[in-house]
Amino acid sequence: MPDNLTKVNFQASINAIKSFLPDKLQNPLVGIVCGSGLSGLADEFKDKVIVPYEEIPGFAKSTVPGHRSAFAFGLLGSGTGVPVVAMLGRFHPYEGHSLSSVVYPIRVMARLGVKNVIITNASGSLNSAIPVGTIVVVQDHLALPNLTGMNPLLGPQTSQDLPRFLPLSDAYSPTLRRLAFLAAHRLQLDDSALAEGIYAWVSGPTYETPAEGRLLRQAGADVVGMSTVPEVLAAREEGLNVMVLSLVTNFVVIPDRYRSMKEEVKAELAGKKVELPVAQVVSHEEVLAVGKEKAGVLMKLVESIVESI
Ligand SMILES: O=P(O)(O)O[C@@H]1C[C@H](O)[C@@H](CO)O1
Ligand code: HPA
Repeated sequence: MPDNLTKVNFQASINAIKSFLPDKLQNPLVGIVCGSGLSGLADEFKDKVIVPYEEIPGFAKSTVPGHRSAFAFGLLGSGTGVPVVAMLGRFHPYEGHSLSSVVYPIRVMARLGVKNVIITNASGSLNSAIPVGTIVVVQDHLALPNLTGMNPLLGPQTSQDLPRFLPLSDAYSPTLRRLAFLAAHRLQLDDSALAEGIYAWVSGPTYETPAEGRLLRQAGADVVGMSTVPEVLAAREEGLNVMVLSLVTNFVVIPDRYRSMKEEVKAELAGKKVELPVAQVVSHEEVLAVGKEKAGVLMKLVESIVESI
């Protein structure tokens, strides 16, 4: 896909999408991005219509296990329901997609009428007070790639109507974050089910070394993941209200201290029996398993938030 997207691309994408949709689904108000293992968030949509990305000009294909490659349109919530659209699968820069391809679906959703976007992801916890299974309502982000030149808003502007210099001090909507905690209360979720924190974006696809995890923690991040921030930037540029819900799927391994191999060998030479350390490692399978286990709670939460927007 070309990096400089034009209005023609948008129109072609939108025409293709709309050709699948009945009138009542043509203008969704809320967009939902499903993170790793979280495509089940669309299971409750009424009158659901699936639009595969491969049918939409300008769209890439998601290659990550646990990510489908389609939009789901439908009505969510009680009564007639709110028209919504969910991305069943997203694009990550580590798959080889350009940053403009990664955020293209967000820009398309904005042009379909979406005003509020709920972005979900799977993340690793850097904070011992935020255990696996917690849903973190993101307050702010820390994006080293953005600060060092990997920013989806770099380059010619998608439209002259959009701001050139985008402020990010208000990126995570207080209105939507409030609705998340009120929804958790309505659903009688345990107090520990929902936490707040700062999301660090890394490019991946490698998980962090212990030293990198420690750096991010010391810099103030609570969770770390490989997505979301480019989408947040594009959504804010498009004028959307943004909420991010991050499901903690694993702890980032950060030992209090390193075992010294030099000391181990000295001990061995002195006749002591030495066992080499076996590092704990994280896997994408673990990430998907927690996503599967918690998708139901996240789905109820998203539904309740959408009803109250
Ligand atoms: O798309 P998300 O951010 O939910 O997926 C996370 C980050 C990586 O893509 C993957 C690593 O396990 O899960
Ligand atoms: N690090 C980065 N991204 C992730 C992690 C992690 O530990 N878990 C899920 N996505």
